[in-house]
Amino acid sequence: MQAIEPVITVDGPSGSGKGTVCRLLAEKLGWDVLDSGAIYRVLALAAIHHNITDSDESALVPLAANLDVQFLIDSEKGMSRIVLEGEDVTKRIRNEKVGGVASKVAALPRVREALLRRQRAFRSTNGLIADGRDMGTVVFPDAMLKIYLTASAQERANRRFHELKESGLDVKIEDLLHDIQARDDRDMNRSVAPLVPAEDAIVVDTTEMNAEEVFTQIFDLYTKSI
Ligand SMILES: Nc1ncnc2c1ncn2[C@@H]1O[C@H](COP(=O)(O)OP(=O)(O)OP(=O)(O)O)[C@@H](O)[C@H]1O
Ligand SMILES: Nc1ccn([C@H]2C[C@H](O)[C@@H](COP(=O)(O)O)O2)c(=O)n1
Repeated sequence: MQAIEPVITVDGPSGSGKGTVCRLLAEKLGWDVLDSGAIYRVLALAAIHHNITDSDESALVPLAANLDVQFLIDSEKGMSRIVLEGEDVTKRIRNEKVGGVASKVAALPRVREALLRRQRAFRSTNGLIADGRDMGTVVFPDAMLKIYLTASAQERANRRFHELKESGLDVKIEDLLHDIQARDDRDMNRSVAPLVPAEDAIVVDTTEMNAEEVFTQIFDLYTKSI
């Protein structure tokens, strides 16, 4: 029987395709999405704005606990917007620098603790697709279906390269691969809530799959689980 507030968790490293498949699942099921990485990215940007260094846990904890952020849905345009301290930061949080700082502040145990309740509050009777690194292991351990998406680092760097090229940015694939490997290393080896598959997660390696194939496989797993 389905839980009253059902959750599907999708965890995995950067560029494995979590955001893409979560959007497709949410559209198909009519469920909400929690992009937990965006919360860490917003905190990283707020720290940069307030000149707080990424290792200053005692300054980052109150910033995280009182983060003035809104996740808005523009249903006319079918888009979501993120507003930090009154400013639209939807695009600004997506660059590699902010991603790197997000990964560093996310390694601090008391920062993670300060953001836990905010993430759990996304759960609702609509159903929730939760995208992140510790959705299945820590935030929603009772999720009805847990997916761990992965792909080789080289394939993930290629994907990011094409995405950034298409948006007009001049980037080197070697730099992207280096950033991805550094982020993997930090996210997988931190002392608290490291990126690992939950014991009851299903691991899906997307290296040789396109986004549509990934969606089909996960939707199939969902239909078999109900
Ligand atoms: N299966 C796939 N095959 C090829 N490209 C893909 C696939 N899935 C996603 N992509 C593309 O790869 C890029 C990264 O995907 P996406 O943003 O969904 O990854 P992510 O895991 O959410 O990354 P991050 O954790 O850094 O936010 C995007 O340009 C997306 O269009
Ligand atoms: N549940 C989460 C989500 C994200 N993070 C950290 C680690 C990531 O490198 C960084 C940015 O995430 P992204 O937007 O690339 O998915 O945020 C985390 O520790 N836990």
